[in-house]
Amino acid sequence: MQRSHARSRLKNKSDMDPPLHVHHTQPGRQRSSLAKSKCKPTKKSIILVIIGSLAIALALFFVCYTFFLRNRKVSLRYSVVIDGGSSGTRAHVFGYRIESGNPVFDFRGDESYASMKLSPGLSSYADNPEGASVSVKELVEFAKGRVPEGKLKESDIRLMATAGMRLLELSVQERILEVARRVLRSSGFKFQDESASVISGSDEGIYAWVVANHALGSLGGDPLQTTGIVELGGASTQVTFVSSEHVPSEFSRTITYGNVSYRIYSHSFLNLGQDAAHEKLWESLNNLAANSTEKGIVTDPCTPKGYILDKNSTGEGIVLPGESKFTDSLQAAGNFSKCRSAAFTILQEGKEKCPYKHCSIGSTFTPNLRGSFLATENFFHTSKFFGLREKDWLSEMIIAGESFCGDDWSRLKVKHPTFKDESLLRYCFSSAYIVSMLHDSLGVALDDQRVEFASEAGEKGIPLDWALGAFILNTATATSDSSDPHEKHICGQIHKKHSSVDQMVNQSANRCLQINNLDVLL
Ligand SMILES: Nc1nc2c(ncn2[C@@H]2O[C@H](COP(=O)(O)OP(=O)(O)OP(=O)(O)O)[C@@H](O)[C@H]2O)c(=O)[nH]1
Ligand SMILES: [Ca+2]
Repeated sequence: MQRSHARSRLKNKSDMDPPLHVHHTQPGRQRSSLAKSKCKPTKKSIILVIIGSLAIALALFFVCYTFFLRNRKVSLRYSVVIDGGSSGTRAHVFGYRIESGNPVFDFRGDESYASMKLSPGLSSYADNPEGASVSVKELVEFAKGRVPEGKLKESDIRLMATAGMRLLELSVQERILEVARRVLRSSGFKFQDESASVISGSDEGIYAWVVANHALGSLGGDPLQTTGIVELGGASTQVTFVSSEHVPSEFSRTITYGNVSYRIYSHSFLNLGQDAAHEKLWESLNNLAANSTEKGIVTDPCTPKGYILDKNSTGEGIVLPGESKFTDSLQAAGNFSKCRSAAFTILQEGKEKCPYKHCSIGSTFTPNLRGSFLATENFFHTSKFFGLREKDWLSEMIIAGESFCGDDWSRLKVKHPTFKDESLLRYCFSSAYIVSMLHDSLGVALDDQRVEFASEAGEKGIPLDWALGAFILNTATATSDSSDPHEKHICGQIHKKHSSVDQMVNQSANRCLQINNLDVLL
């Protein structure tokens, strides 16, 4: 009644204030007609009441949701992995829960996963190791912003550097790592010095393999049904898969998941990442040009014709890695098939020293690729740039590369106005290098549907970043250490020969890598 009374009061202004003069009608009648007019809800009052109720409901929802989120964040554990790559340094912040002794990950949602990338990579500070502290500090601040204050000291942080750093002398690596350790020690996170290291290429490959098969749900299943990874990074390329051939022990790793053992071929081709290989090509062309007779013109088949490095320009002039690459006797003359054979020469360097029954790249053994593969990083970036479809992408890469390499630089600049020169300049070489690596060297058929380019996997699109694999293994290992003794966990060893391993793999190799049945909240 009250409400209708309120409604009626709001409907008509004159109803709201008692009239100064009283109408002489029977009081009862007057009351009933007054009561009647006051009970009739006005449209405006209905709307106001609805808005008011919605506002209250929203406020209640917001309070509960914030409380839920806070609770959820508080119940989460956190771990941070800093990936020290050659072209950039990235911080990955993971939130996870422990349920009946098992880590439960969910790589979606802000509180479960966040990352930040800074350029250049740590290896760029070779001449000024102290400079590395700036990006590490910035990444630490980013990570601290994702972890509740009270959780910092129980949340571990590790820095794992890859090929860019592997290419530096050990003493230079150590100086840069020491700068990073100093920052990490005072970060507030749980950190010990050995958690900042340069990981081996095969570790990097294994981590990528773990996150891919984790995302695809093939961990724990038939080894021959797992998916291999071929990753074209900046300074290195990784090939990691379960081979049915015999694998020499220096390339062999064993991971046990549940009661399944995976014997994995994992190798990282150092200096054969895309940027490093392109740099190698430019060096060899420069040397040719420098030694050519004065009239001899050396041509670069991997740079579209018409590209001229204007030595006098400021700003726009592209200073390619190292000193300027184009002298008068070296000219850009883009030609895909010549670029492809130049790339093949780089990939086959050292083949004559192959000590195995066969070497697909250089003097390194690689079993014949079998099963499905995900081709990541530059395989993905370049396929996206050319707009290739999943199906027959490798044969389409040839067509796209022929058109791009054979085009004129000025036309390409018009076609791709948003691209910086130094990025656009890489796609001719990249297309040729990809075909030469996968098809000419590793023997992938041009129409092989088993090799797909990707940057994520699984229904929920988990990023194919080896750092996630490192987190999964590290958390599985740490959890099984602290889980209850009755819990079933199978020990696995990672066999490691002939190369340094990072601390975590060492520990697991010695003490067993315990990977439980990780429940993944996908
Ligand atoms: N075309 C293109 N290339 C990209 C993009 N982002 C990264 N890259 C290239 O992809 C490669 C990055 O692969 P990563 O594995 O991250 O390389 P990295 O970690 O910096 O180097 P590594 O130490 O060899 O692992 C580098 O060659 C980058 O130049 C992009 O958006 N477009
Ligand atoms: Ca990388």
